[in-house]
Amino acid sequence: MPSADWTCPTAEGPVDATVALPGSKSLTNRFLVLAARAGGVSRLRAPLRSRDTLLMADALRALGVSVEDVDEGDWLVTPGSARGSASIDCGLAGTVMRFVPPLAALTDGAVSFDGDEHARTRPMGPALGALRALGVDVDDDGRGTLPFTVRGTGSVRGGDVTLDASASSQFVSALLLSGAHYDDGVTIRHAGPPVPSQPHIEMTVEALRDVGADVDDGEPDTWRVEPGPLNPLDVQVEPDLSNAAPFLAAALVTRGRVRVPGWPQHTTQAGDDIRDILDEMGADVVLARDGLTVSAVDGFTGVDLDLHDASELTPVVAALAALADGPTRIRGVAHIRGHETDRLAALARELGALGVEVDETEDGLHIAPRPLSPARFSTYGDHRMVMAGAVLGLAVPGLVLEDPGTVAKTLPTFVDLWTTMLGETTAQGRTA
Ligand SMILES: O=C(O)C1=C[C@@H](OP(=O)(O)O)[C@@H](O)[C@H](O)C1
Ligand SMILES: C=C(OP(=O)(O)O)C(=O)O
Repeated sequence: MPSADWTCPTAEGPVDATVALPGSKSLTNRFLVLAARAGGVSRLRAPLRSRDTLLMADALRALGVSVEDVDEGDWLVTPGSARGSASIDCGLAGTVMRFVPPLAALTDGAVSFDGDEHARTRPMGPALGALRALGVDVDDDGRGTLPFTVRGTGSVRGGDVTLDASASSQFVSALLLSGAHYDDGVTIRHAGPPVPSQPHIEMTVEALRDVGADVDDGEPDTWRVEPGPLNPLDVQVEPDLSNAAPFLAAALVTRGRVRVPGWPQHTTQAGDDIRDILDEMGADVVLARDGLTVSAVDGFTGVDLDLHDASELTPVVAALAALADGPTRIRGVAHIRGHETDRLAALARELGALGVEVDETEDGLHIAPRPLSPARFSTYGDHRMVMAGAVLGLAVPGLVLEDPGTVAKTLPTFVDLWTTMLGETTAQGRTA
């Protein structure tokens, strides 16, 4: 059921806030999958608890893995393997619908997958084709989408597979995450237009190496995982840097300053690119030992950006661009039409309704800022559309956002964090 409309708050003045973000979705869900078949009990410290990660934990439980809540919000993961049939709800989570089938193929039984109505339109075909090529029996209705059933026999042959991962890097990450448990390991070759979101594949490779897997990614568009056991994990989950983006954007829109503690010095999170993007727009961006601080200097400019690697930043960057001092071009993100919604169409429609001049191109958006007037902002079940709408709402009094609760996909506490941040304005900016 959709949540009640939210009239987005405007800022009373320049924000001067510290915002502590919960853990990364992408890291949490990779660690869960790796822990599911590791050689002992794993501990995930400060994992993200959101719809996507709770669905992942439930998916693993359905496969016989124990995911236990322990003190301080950690998760203890004890490997296990169920026999017989199971059904998995993927919600709208790309990580669940892509990462779990290669793992489910190792169980002895039929595992059926389905999800939200819109999840049934997200691309899965190359992932299902690859599983079949590696010796897995998969039933679907031929459309290459959810729903489908993976009929596991307790082992997977594995070996070489060629697929087109231009629709999602998750097709590659998914096979890598389970490939060490296949008899022959797995060698994946990509054939097609460039793979998007490459840092997410690097994140997978790094996470695998950290648990002792032998991974070769030395050749472009080819990845190999040798068969072998994985060590249990004891990991601290980094804050989610893509979820930090709307808060950092608020520093620019309100001409203020936002700090995010715990920003990693080294990371494979694609969301780290927000630092360069905001710097290019004219912000003062300082990464120190204790975190990241973004301060507005004097307005902010439009930019020309290829977001192919960090495509999940597109909605928030587009919202910021609509409030900039000049036009912005975003390109390289054709594949985000297959994200939670067709994000290019959704952004063009919603920004346009507020008065922004937007051209939707085949692989991006051209955004020309114009005086804005309030409208109802639709969110299409997409957490990042909620974040984009909130950024616009800072500068458009009366913007009413539909279904803010959908943000729970990755950040259930978004509205609280947002209103708390807006309460922390500089004394100079306060009107009360
Ligand atoms: O592997 C991951 O955790 C993700 C990979 C990316 O997917 P695409 O390659 O489909 O863009 C990214 O956009 C998504 O938010 C998370
Ligand atoms: C594309 C995203 O999610 P998913 O993992 O569902 O693909 C996202 O979080 O922006």
